[in-house]
Amino acid sequence: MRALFVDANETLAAVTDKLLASQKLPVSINRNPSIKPDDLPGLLSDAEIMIVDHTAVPSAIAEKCAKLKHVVFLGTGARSYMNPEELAERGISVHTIKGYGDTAVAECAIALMWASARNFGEMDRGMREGNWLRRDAMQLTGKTLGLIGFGGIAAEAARMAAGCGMKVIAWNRTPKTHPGVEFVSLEKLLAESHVVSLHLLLNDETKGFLSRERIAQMRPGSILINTARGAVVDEDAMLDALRSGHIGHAGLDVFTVEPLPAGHPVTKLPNVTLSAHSAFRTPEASDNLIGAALDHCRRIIATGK
Ligand SMILES: O=C(O)CC[C@@H](O)C(=O)O
Repeated sequence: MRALFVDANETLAAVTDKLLASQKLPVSINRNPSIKPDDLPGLLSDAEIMIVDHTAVPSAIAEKCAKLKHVVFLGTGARSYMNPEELAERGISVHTIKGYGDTAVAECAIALMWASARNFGEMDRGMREGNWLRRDAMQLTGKTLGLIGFGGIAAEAARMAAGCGMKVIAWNRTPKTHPGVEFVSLEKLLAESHVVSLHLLLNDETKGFLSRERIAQMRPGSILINTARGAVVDEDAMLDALRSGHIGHAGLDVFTVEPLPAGHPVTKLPNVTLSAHSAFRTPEASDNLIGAALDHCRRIIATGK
């Protein structure tokens, strides 16, 4: 059985090299960073396992790559890149990796929250153009952070925000408890939070979850943070709310279409802080991610599952 890592960004390829040096696994790395879905059949002609970063994996690949049985997605949210159910119908299992970057993603959410509260992006851009833009800030100590979806990332964000003197409330689809976090209804969370941070996996139920109606229920002038998936928000409604000031500022790491197209309306707004889907990109998270991916390969090779 052979595994091919088909979409190797330099950092992840280097971590894979390092880990493979200490263990015997039939994993090879294709170092072409700009693979298109059409290139996959040629690359995967004799591989049974594909390890893939963010290349789109079409369901029709099953017909063209006869040996392929497993896709190991280097991340938690594979759905932006492939349809696991359709691949399963064609005999290909999709394996995702959970929990590898909870701290890294939570740190990004908290960093975007502070950058948003302080308008750092706008002042930075202004000063580079020679403008001395002084901006008022939202003081966060004593304010309320509302976490929508409460898994490992939200738990880490809660720990960090509590350490910064914030009150932390949360809503989760299924009931939960967590020390120092008050679980509330979605309506209460939207109405009371000075900062709303999204921590939902993208699926049929969560697509467009932060709808126009729910955005209207948010506290006027509040901050929205999204390090989850762009499509969990109604992007047009978010842009309208940012233009009117109903959402005071948004800190966004993820977008409905990635890479974010040049000239996208969100890039024209002063009250957004943008980062390029990089929340998970720390050495610690990369080590965890590749370590877990290789564990998946080892298990598949040993058990076929
Ligand atoms: O590589 C990606 O784009 C996804 C990584 C991250 O968002 C995840 O789902 O774990």
